[in-house]
Amino acid sequence: MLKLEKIKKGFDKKTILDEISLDFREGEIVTILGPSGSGKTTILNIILGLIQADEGRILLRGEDVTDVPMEKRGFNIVFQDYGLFPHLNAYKNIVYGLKNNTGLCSVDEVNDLIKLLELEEHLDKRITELSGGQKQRVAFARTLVMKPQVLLLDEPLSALDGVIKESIKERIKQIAREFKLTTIIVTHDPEEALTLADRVLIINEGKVAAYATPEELIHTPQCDFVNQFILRQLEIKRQNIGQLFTNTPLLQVG
Ligand SMILES: Nc1ncnc2c1ncn2[C@@H]1O[C@H](COP(=O)(O)OP(=O)(O)OP(=O)(O)O)[C@@H](O)[C@H]1O
Repeated sequence: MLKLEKIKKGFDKKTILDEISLDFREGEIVTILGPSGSGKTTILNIILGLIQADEGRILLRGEDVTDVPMEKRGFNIVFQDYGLFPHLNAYKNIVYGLKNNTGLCSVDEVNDLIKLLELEEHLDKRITELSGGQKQRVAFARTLVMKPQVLLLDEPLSALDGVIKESIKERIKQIAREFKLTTIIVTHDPEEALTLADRVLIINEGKVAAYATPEELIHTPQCDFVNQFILRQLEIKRQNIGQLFTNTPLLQVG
């Protein structure tokens, strides 16, 4: 449903994205993984329309949206710091975008989203009174009431820990499924990328190093970089955790 064709982008004479071509299917979750500075956020910003590509085209359901301004593209992003308004309570943050778009989302639909994200008891709270996970869910709700055609998430889990992270991951999957919402997520964590995505996009040195399902990446790593960057990191993690279990059993069963 969304296509990037030969997208090129450079900053200060340095090429960041070098003729990248990609397709995103309706309702799928794609995670973008790559070393720091490889251009992950730049891809999101180009799709969003926040920055222009130097060359190439963006097609949405066959229509060229390369020159369509950000607010008319119908995409929406949840930034790393959530971008919530601290002077408004959670509910007012959620419905903020509807002020100038009355009728876009009915009261019932807003309430359903609030329920789905389990925010009922936090609606009157100020943003400063919310935990990281609650802020994240408010940011999701605020974005989803705008009924985006594509949902863009920049490191949505980086400020969250353990159990909350898992629960937000499940919600992202649920939302993508229920709303058939194409969701593109930037992350630097291979485990997160592989467990969230239908397909994982790996960017390195301005090029697509791999674009495949998590299973394909693990069972048939497509290049040396994927081996080194992802599989090695995961193997080290597995070994570290395995060692912990051998030395000190964490759970006493029976
Ligand atoms: N507006 C800008 N002006 C100049 N250089 C920029 C600009 N935005 C990004 N860059 C540069 O482009 C490169 C890619 O940045 P980008 O933020 O897309 O990387 P990233 O893969 O998301 O990195 P990280 O994982 O560290 O967040 C970096 O070298 C960055 O310094």
